[in-house]
Amino acid sequence: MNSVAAPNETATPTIHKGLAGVVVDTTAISKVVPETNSLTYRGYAVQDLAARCSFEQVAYLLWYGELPADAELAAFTQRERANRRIDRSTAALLSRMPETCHPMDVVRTAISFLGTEDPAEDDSSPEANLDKALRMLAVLPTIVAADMRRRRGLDPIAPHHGLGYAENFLNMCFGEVPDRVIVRAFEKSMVLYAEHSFNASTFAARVVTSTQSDIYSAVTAAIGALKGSLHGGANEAVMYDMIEIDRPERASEWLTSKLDRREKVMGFGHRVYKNGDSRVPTMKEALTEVSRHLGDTRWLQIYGELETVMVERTGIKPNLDFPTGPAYHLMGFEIDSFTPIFVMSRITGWTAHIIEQTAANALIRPLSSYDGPPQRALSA
Ligand SMILES: CC(=O)SCCNC(=O)CCNC(=O)[C@H](O)C(C)(C)COP(=O)(O)OP(=O)(O)OC[C@H]1O[C@@H](n2cnc3c(N)ncnc32)[C@H](O)[C@@H]1OP(=O)(O)O
Ligand SMILES: O=C([O-])CC(=O)C(=O)O
Repeated sequence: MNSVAAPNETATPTIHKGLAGVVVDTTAISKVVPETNSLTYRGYAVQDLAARCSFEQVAYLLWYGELPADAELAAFTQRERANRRIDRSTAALLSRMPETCHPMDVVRTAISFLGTEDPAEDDSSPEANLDKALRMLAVLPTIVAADMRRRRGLDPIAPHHGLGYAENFLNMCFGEVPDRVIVRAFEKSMVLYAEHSFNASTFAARVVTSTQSDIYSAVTAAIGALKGSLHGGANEAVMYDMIEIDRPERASEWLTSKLDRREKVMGFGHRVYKNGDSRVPTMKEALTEVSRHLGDTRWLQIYGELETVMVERTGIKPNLDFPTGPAYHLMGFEIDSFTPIFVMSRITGWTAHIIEQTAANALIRPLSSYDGPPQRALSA
């Protein structure tokens, strides 16, 4: 049995603010190596996966630990396609959500609602959780696209069972499958966003799972954590900033005054990578391809200016949200749908972690160091 020293009120404990640098558990899902700027999913470099695999293959890899053989992939994609439709009660729920709320609130509520409809909600066996994870993966694009179109005053487009994951989503958003360059760039972003060890939203999912709660509750918590602008919400913030900057020649002055005011610049910096995010080169290349394909390099130029000045002034480099924001904007997505799109991808990593946490669970419950008033008596 492990012996744990009782917390001693008089000793001064070391505080790990934000849990920075604290290793809380093992994982076999992904490995982030800041020293070499590398990231692997189940041992495969993320750049190779983005270049050569579909998002469906990567989802399978994260969940089952190996890339699928042809027959396994065929069965997996068939199940994914069969689960894309939303039922009437979910459609009714979506239509009742206020259009003034953020689309992340819609996604968060929809996942929570799916839990209420699942009679086996509390079955956390690996088989049941893999089933639920696949259903969430399949239905999320339909929810995100329907909400996007509703806000444009348009009817939803039903999922197309003959199309792959990325093509189907783009078709549900825009009523057509865009050119191959756009589809591939989008799919690369899905692969790059899929998993990133114990980031804040994944950790939130693991905390909820550690209490023996259900997978929908854990994913709902994760969505809440991803929404914040220090995490997934940064991809939206980046684009709002770029639109405010408007022209490449204004970028340097904008950034300088932001830094002079000691404000954070969204899309830069990372808790783990201190010398650049392993995923940025692949996504920057995808952004470049989309910009050239569409003949619109304005955002790419603003990107270049901001990156140069930021690195000169602070040494801080872009994270994945920096190229993804303008790439999604060029693809035609509304800015407030960028983080919901991140959810569509990260559902794979979250659920892989929920299954891993369940398999070797320990309640996650750290200590705190009390710094309030000393014990005192109630007045008579
Ligand atoms: C997919 C993702 O979730 S990637 C992350 C997306 N988030 C963002 O892009 C938001 C902007 N970035 C940040 O706020 C931070 O870099 C974080 C939250 C991502 C990581 O932060 P931490 O590891 O906690 O580092 P911390 O915030 O303490 O920064 C260390 C120093 O660098 C500075 N710094 C870090 N990031 C930035 C930034 N984006 N802009 C300006 N300064 C920054 C901090 O001000 C701090 O300076 P100080 O020591 O003088 O106070
Ligand atoms: O790892 C992190 O802290 C944030 C991040 O990049 C991610 O979740 O993709």
